[in-house]
Amino acid sequence: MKYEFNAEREFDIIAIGRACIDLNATEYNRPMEETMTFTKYVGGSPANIAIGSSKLGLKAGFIGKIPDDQHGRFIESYMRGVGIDTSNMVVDQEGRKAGLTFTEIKSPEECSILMYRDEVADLYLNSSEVHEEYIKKAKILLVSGTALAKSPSREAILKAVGLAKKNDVKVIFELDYRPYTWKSVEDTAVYYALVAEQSDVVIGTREEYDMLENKTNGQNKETVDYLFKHSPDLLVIKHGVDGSYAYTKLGEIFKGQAYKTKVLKTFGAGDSYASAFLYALLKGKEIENALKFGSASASIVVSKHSSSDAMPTVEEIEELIAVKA
Ligand SMILES: Nc1ncnc2c1ncn2[C@@H]1O[C@H](COP(=O)(O)OP(=O)(O)OP(=O)(O)O)[C@@H](O)[C@H]1O
Ligand SMILES: O=C(O)C[C@@H](O)[C@H](O)C(=O)CO
Repeated sequence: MKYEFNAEREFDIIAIGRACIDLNATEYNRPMEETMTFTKYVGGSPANIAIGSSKLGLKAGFIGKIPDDQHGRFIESYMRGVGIDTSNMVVDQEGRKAGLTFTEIKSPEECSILMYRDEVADLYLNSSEVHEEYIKKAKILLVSGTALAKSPSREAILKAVGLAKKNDVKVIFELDYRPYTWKSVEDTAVYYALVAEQSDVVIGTREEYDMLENKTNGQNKETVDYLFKHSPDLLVIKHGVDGSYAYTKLGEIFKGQAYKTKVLKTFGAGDSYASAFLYALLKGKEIENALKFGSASASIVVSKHSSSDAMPTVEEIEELIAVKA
C-alpha cells in the first residue's frame, strides 16, 4: 500500500518541538563519570528528524523556540546550513536556555542519556507563535510527544495539530517519550491519547505506546484496535533491534527487519528511522519499502557517533538495502 499526501505544497515536512544540544561522549566505552570530553551536535528528536529529512533531499521547515545565546545561534545556523527553513524558529527573549543531552556510551549495548531540561526555551513556544499560513504550506506536520509535556508548548502543539487538520496537512505523531519533563504517567497518557487519536500516522516504540495507553506489556493488536477507531490510518510500532511493524486501517500488517551493523551507540535510531520512513512514503514507495528505508537509516546512525550529523543520504540507504537484500 502507498500513502497519499497533498502534492501541491511547498514543504514536504514541517517539524514542531525541541531543537537542542547533544553532548556525546567523545571517549566512549566508559561511564560518564570518567568522560572528560564531549562533542557538540544539534539534537532533540524533532530537530533530528527535520535534519534527517533535509539530508534526504526533502524540503523541511521547523517550528520551535531557541535561546538567545550561543547555543541558540549554533542550533539555528546548523539547521539552516543543512537546508531547513528556520523562518518560524522563534528566539526566546526571557533568558531561557537550550536543553542539553549528555550521552553515555558504556558499551554498544549499554547507552543512556542524561537530560538537563529545566526551564528550557523549547517548552515555552506559545500558541501565538504557531502560524496557519506556515503550517498550510506543508504535506506533513511532524509532532513530537515531548512538546506536550508542559504549557505553553502543549497548547502550541494542539493549535498546530488543529491547523494541520483544517488544511489537509497529514499529522504524524512521533511519541518521543522522554520522562524528564512530564509530571505523571497519567498526564502523559491523557495528552498522548488526545493527539494520537487526531493524528493520521503514529510512530513509536512498544514501550511508548504503553505510555499512551497507560498500561504495561501492551499488545500491538490491542493498540491497533483502539487507535483505528479514531483518525489514524497507519501505525508504526518499533521493537528495537527486533524490528518494527506497520499496520494499516485496511487490515494489512508489514514487518520491517533491523539491519545488523557494528553498533557504536543505540540512541538516534528512532529519529533516523522516522525521517527515512517518511521520506519513502512521501516519494510514493510501498509501506514495506518505507520500513526498509527506516531500518537502514537507523542502522547507519547507530554505527556512528551522533544522531543528527550522522543522518545518511538516500544513496547510502539504498546501498545498504541492496547489500543486505
Ligand atoms: N542495535 C541496532 N542495530 C540495528 N538497527 C537498530 C538497532 N536498534 C534499533 N535499530 C533500528 O532502529 C529502529 C528504531 O529503533 P528503536 O525501536 O530502538 O527506536 P527508539 O527507541 O525510538 O530509538 P531511540 O533510541 O533513538 O529513542 C528499529 O526498528 C530498528 O530498525
Ligand atoms: O531527543 C533528544 O532530545 C536527544 C537526542 O537528540 C539524542 O540524540 C537521542 O537520544 C536520540 O534518540
